[in-house]
Amino acid sequence: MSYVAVENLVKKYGDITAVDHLSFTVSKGEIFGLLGPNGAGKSTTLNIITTLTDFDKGKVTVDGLDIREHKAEIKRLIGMVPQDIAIYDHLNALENVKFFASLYGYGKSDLTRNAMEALEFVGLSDKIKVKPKQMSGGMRRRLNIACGIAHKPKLIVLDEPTVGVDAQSREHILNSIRLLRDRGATVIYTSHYMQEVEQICDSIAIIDKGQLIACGTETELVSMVTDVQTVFIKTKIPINFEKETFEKKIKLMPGVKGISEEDSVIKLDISVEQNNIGHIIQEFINFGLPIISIKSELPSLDTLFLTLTGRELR
Ligand SMILES: Nc1ncnc2c1ncn2[C@@H]1O[C@H](COP(=O)(O)OP(=O)(O)OP(=O)(O)O)[C@@H](O)[C@H]1O
Repeated sequence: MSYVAVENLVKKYGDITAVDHLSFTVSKGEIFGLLGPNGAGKSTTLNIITTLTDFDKGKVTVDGLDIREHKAEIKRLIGMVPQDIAIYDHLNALENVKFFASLYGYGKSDLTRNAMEALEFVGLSDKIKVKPKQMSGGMRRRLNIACGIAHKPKLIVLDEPTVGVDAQSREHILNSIRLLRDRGATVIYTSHYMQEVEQICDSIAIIDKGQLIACGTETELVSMVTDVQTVFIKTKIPINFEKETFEKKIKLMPGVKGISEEDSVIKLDISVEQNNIGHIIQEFINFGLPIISIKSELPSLDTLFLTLTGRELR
């Protein structure tokens, strides 16, 4: 079921078309990644969905509501975590989160409870009295996220939430985003870090110059540039191994395009769409081949971007 629907969206700034007939849908309960280089139109699209920016043409609905007609209701459904950190330096962490949550009309007791929960969620529950100036960049980013989620929004929109953070905060942020999804929220997330998008997004839209280049799950996107992935399975060949029978059996399995063996590493070419790896592994076990390691080589989204646009992503 689609929770957010963007249809033929156009936004111009003078001569610049920041969003150019963009259409995509976000399913309820998924992490949706909006991926594109600098200036692709990601922030503009998010600002439109969150009703912060008006647009020239098209239609956007959130939870079935037209955002132009139901601005106030939609604002309550959404938690926005902006790219530029929006927190007050003179307020401590708890006061900051309470302030932002109060904008959504929480009563005093709910407010403190929800603010504490949000701070705990981002790993800052021991920093409630600390002011942003005494925090690291990563902690400030996490506080920024807490401010956007304390009112328990159904749709959480994060604009490049990991820019300039250390590896530990980055992992914390990514895990938090997954947890928000697992608790039932729908998440839209922008990035120009390919690896992050691959890591956490259920579906991905690649945009460039305000236009949709491709949209789908990672597998769907990858299958646009190739229909074969290579899997290397390291094993230990037993003395009585019936290699010919094994290879014949594997070759007959749906989706298998090729098999070869070298130095106890079995190389399989398998269909991206018809990924049969579970059954293949079962055959390894049936033939007494232990699985020591599995490595899969799939073209990266960097390659995909390059193939589709003729340009490097960054
Ligand atoms: N307020 C504005 N006034 C004029 N031009 C703007 C404004 N906001 C964005 N733009 C232009 O619109 C285009 C899309 O910008 P946008 O910030 O949406 O891209 P982005 O994909 O979010 O980029 P980044 O990754 O750098 O944040 C760019 O050409 C940008 O210069």
